[in-house]
Amino acid sequence: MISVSVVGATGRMGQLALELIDADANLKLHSALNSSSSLDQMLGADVVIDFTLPEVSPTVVEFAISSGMKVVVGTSGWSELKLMEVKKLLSVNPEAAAVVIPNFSIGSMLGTQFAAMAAKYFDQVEIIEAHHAGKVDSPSGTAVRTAEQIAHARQGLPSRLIPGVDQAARGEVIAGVPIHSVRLAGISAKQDVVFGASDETLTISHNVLTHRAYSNGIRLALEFAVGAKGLTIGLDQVVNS
Ligand SMILES: NC(=O)C1=CN([C@@H]2O[C@H](COP(=O)(O)OP(=O)(O)OC[C@H]3O[C@@H](n4cnc5c(N)ncnc54)[C@H](OP(=O)(O)O)[C@@H]3O)[C@@H](O)[C@H]2O)C=CC1
Ligand SMILES: O=C(O)C1=N[C@H](C(=O)O)C[C@H](O)C1
Repeated sequence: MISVSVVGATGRMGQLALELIDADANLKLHSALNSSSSLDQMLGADVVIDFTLPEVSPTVVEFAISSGMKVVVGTSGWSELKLMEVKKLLSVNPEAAAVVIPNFSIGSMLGTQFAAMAAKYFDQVEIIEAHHAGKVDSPSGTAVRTAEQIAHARQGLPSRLIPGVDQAARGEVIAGVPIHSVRLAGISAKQDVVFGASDETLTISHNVLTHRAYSNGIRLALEFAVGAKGLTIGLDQVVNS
């Protein structure tokens, strides 16, 4: 049985993690931490899962890795640049592991993969992501990851992405891709990746209706993390292992 420490346990995603652990015979709760907990409370768990805030997550991850633990990171805000630091820390803590999952939904994982496939054939692309009004960060971690994967897919191609323009309403440009963020009551999480060419457009659209869409991915990542080594990024790496 895998013992799990949930950091951010009082939040929306932390509560979902607690429910999943409770319902799964292969998982048991080691500890549930919130903003008034000491991080020491995670020590001794087989796996830590972090669902906190982008400004809190680096401290949680650093503590877990320095303590030789396996940590699943669900919190947003982890760009490729920040993950380089995690990689360095893991190199001096070889018994630890970090499994960073920008989005636990299978549909989102596929949407990002499809976008990377399409990116080879289009040099104009914009991302429009929409989330619930309580989301504190923008752009979403998923949109950042999608933009980075699009940029990777286009490496070595003769034409560059048509650059975004420096106007606030045209979105924030990440890895060459403009991202537009909407925050509204009534939405859970939605992302459209829109590719343009001279006579056609292609939209890859994914819609999370409730946060239960993340359940299967969370279970898979917890099971994967127990035997993980080093840094793993993305649910695709977990499901293909
Ligand atoms: N990867 C994925 O698929 C998904 C990722 N997310 C991401 O997960 C993160 C959490 O989202 P959500 O659950 O909606 O957020 P909530 O605001 O509902 O929850 C935040 C949690 O973080 C805790 N927290 C705040 N500060 C600290 C601290 N210093 N130490 C420990 N815990 C702290 C809060 O505790 P307290 O109650 O004490 O304030 C609370 O439990 C976000 O970054 C979001 O983008 C969300 C959905 C899916
Ligand atoms: O806050 C959310 O809700 C979500 N956050 C993650 C992100 O920033 O991409 C994952 C998903 O989009 C839901």
